[in-house]
Amino acid sequence: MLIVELLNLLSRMAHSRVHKDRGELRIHENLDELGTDLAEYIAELSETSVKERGVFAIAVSGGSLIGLMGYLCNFILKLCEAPYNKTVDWAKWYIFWADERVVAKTHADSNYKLAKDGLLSKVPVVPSHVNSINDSVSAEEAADDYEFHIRQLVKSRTINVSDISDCPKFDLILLGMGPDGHVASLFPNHPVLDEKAEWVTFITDSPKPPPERITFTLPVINSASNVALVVTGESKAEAVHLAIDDVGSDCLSLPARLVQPTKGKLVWFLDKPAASTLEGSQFSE
Ligand SMILES: O=C1O[C@H](COP(=O)(O)O)[C@@H](O)[C@H](O)[C@H]1O
Repeated sequence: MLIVELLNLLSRMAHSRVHKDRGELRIHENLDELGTDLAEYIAELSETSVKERGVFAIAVSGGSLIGLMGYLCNFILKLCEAPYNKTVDWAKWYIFWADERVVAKTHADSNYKLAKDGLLSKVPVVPSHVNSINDSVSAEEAADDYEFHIRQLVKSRTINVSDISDCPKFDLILLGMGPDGHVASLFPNHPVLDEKAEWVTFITDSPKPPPERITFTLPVINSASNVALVVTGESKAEAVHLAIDDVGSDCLSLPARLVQPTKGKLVWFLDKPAASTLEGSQFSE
């Protein structure tokens, strides 16, 4: 094993815990450490998926996951520099959005624009592999179009298919979480949390602007091979506690708590402020 890989493994063992039913928790001292670990995690999944399937189908969300420029620059640099540059075959990446705001792609609120400015314009991803929504139609039509497009890519197995339903099985879905516990554009108490039939749905009443959005539904998120929840900052500590700890039945419908991959793996990437109110008793190192 290369020394760098050994050091990475030792550092991961130092901060990784497994919750009895809420997945693996990786708690980091700072954003730089978190960015390095996330970069390594993505690089490993990309390498495995390209070896097994010839492609890597990754869905990203927006918000601070992409917008934290310090973290993001670190993330990009780490993926582009040694040793990651050996394992990330950008030409095999197919990029999707777990949620998108229905605004023009040039609009500051566009999750596509965030990802393009911060990541996609800096790496050799194939432009035709970047699967963004149609921004010139209504939210409902955009959701329908996007689902249709994803269905074609499932048929050709560019996106894998779940072995227990007909849902797409993304190799990785990267999610952020809002202080209210929302993930993608699935907000607390919203009826779309109960959507079972559609893969991609829409809302026109988002409590966080802009109001019109499309979003992957929970069945799609929970069919992925890997789901990572990347959450930073003290403002999200209470929601992290409610999403992970045993807090009683009131919180069972918190969107982040409903992220429970059926056969896939869930990993939380947290910084110390976000993890500051977590209870410690349900973990093993
Ligand atoms: O509106 C959104 O919010 C969530 C969380 O954003 P954050 O800025 O609080 O990290 C984000 O994951 C989602 O993609 C986005 O549309």
